[in-house]
Formats: sequence, C-alpha cells, structure tokens
Amino acid sequence: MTDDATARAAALLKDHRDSIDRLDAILVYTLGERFKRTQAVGRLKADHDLPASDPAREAQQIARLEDLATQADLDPEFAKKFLNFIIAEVIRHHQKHQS
Ligand SMILES: O=C(O)C(=O)C[C@]1(C(=O)O)C=C[C@@H](O)C=C1
Repeated sequence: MTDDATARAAALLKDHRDSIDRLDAILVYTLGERFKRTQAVGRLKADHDLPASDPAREAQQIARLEDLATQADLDPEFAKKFLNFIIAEVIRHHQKHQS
C-alpha cells in the first residue's frame, strides 16, 4: 500500500473511532438515565409491597425491542440478550430496596 493510502486509512479509522466514542457516550448516558428511572420504580415497588419482577411487562418489552432491532438492522437475539441483562441488574437493585 502507498503512504497516501495508509494515511487515508488511518484518517478513516480515526473518524470511525471518534464516532464510536460519541455513540458509546450516548449509550452510557442513556443507561444512566434508565437506571435513575428504575431506581425510582424500585423504591415505589418496595413502598407498596409490589414484586421486584414483572414477567408480563418483560415479555412486552422484549417483543417490542425485537421488532425495533429488526427495523434498525440489529440482531434481535442480541437485543433480547442485552435487555435481559439490563433487566436482571434492575431486578437485583429492586431486591436490595426490599430487603
Ligand atoms: O417496569 C417495571 O416494573 C420495572 O421494575 C422495570 C423493569 C425494567 O427494567 O424495565 C425491571 C423489572 C421488571 O421485571 C420489568 C421491567
């Protein structure tokens, strides 16, 4: 490869990485906001003796996210695993409020 092609590839890689860094920041802030909201739900549930988990609600969320993922060209199986991972952590937080 010529020096020019190598320099262009390096510039392109930097551009992709800058964009990835911005997207990662959006993900982290979005998750932070989601967890703030679920902390409030956890306190509400603990105050009113409601169960930490709601499998019917989860089934709706998963179905919706699988649809969205398909529209967004994201593997729906990955989207499902990702949401389940987050919800498992939320339930763990809810259970701490209850004990
Ligand atoms: O919506 C609720 O009831 C929540 O507690 C939030 C949440 C979620 O993280 O979206 C977490 C646990 C429930 O099983 C369902 C959904």
